[in-house]
Order: sequence, then C-alpha cells, then structure tokens
Amino acid sequence: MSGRLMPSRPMIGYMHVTKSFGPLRAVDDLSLGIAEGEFLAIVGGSGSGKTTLLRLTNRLIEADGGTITVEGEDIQNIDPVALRRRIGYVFQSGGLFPHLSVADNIGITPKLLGTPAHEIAERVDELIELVQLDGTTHRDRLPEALSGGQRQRVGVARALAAKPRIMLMDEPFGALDPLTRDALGDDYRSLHRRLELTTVMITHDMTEAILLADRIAVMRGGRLLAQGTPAELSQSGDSYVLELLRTPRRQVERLNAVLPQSGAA
Ligand SMILES: Nc1ncnc2c1ncn2[C@@H]1O[C@H](COP(=O)(O)OP(=O)(O)OP(=O)(O)O)[C@@H](O)[C@H]1O
Repeated sequence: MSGRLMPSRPMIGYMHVTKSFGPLRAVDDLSLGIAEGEFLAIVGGSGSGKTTLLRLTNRLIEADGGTITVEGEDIQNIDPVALRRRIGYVFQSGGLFPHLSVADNIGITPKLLGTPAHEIAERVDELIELVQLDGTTHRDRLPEALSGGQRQRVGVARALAAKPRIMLMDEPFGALDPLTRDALGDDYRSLHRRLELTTVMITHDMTEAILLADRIAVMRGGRLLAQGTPAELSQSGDSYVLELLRTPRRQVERLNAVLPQSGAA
C-alpha cells in the first residue's frame, strides 16, 4: 500500500479542512486521501483533533473550511442521514443503548430504515456470527451483561448493519485488556479485508497502529504532521514522529531483556 497523501480516486478525501471551536483550531488545514480498501490509523496526543476529524467525515459536525469527499462526492451534497448509512461508526465506549438487547442494538439501523422484522432478524444473526459472538447466549442480553470486549464486538456489528463501505473507529479497543485488544484487533483486521471495507481508526497506541494499519497519519495541534507506511514514517525528519515510533521499539527491547528468548512466551 503506497503512502501517497492523496490517491487518485480516494474513498475519503480531505482537502484543506479546517474546524474551529471558538479561538481553537481543532483541525487546521488538513489534506489527506484514503484509498478504497485501505486501513488508515490516526495517531496523536489528546486534543490533537482526531475525533473532530472523524465527526466531520459523517457530518456530526460541519467544517468551517475546505472540502471532504466520500466516494468522490462532496459530503455537503449528501444528506447527513444518508451519509451516515454509508459510513459505520464505532465509539470507544461501544455507545450501545443500555436498555436494548444485543439483537435490538445491532438491528436499530435497519429498523429505522423500515426493514421488515424477519429481514432484520436474519441480518442480526448474520452479524452476530460475523463478529464472533455467541448467538445463543448473547443475542437477548443487555449490554451491561457483556464483557467490554463483547460490547465492542456488538458495536462493530451495529456499525456494519447497513452494509457500509467505510468504517470510522474512535479508539475502539482502547479500554480493553491487552489480550482482548489483540484478539479484537486481529478479528477486525480480517473483517476489514473480507468485507473490502475502507477503515479509519483512531488509536493512541503506535504498536496497534503499526500492527493493524496499512498507513498511519500522525496529528498534532489539528495539523497532519506526517503520514505514510510505518517504514516511511521511520524516515520522517520530525522528532515527535520519531519519538512516537521509538516507543514500540523500546517496549520490545525491554521485553526482550526481561523475557527468555524462547519458550511458551
Ligand atoms: N464540541 C466542542 N466544543 C469545544 N471544543 C471542542 C469540541 N470538540 C472538541 N473540542 C476541542 O477540540 C480539540 C480537539 O479535540 P478532539 O476530541 O478532536 O481531540 P482528540 O485528538 O480526539 O483527543 P482524544 O485523544 O483525547 O480523544 C480539543 O482541544 C477539544 O477540547
């Protein structure tokens, strides 16, 4: 996957996008294109504008300047509800409705679209299987009776319900223990490939970004500081980018120093 800033026919295109909240420029003159089928990770410190960029993409908020395109269309010309149907969104906390069962949470979008009940039930079963939940035990549970990892699987299933081609994910695995996080990351990566999705995922974790994404965009102070494959980023002249990339390497070195080099671990 090439590290070009703007592929010739981007699935999502950001051209000089700016968004301010009062005097604060949360997103500042950002240009970037994401190719069809690409998995892009956005990495950056707290407050660097990552969530704002995702929310601009599905018109939860509106940009002050610049243009955003989805499948070549300016999103200003797409009805926000229709746009959100084409873009799945997964929240850090899962964002599930606490009073609705797993099945009803997953089926909420088809229901709002007026899909007949039997079709919703079929789609829900299909999605439960797709995200590897257990239909028998989990289908009728409330979110409070699920583990964090299971809740995130429901969040992914719900986001996929309207068969979007694009998935936006805001720190989807951030609050999970490392093993669950790894498993969910791997499972999502294969879903991304199998369903030929285009995915933009925010993560604080450079290791996760390197392991899951084709390309990484680094944001700082609302600006796109650097972007490229991990190998390309490692050639960056920017000290913040290099520092971000050094963290996973340091972790590996420390682990290697502590753990035996062979054996079960
Ligand atoms: N609705 C809002 N009103 C005012 N300021 C906002 C609003 N939404 C975001 N901001 C500000 O914009 C900046 C960017 O916020 P954003 O949530 O995009 O950052 P982030 O990179 O996603 O951070 P985090 O990693 O902590 O989630 C922050 O300073 C934040 O306080």
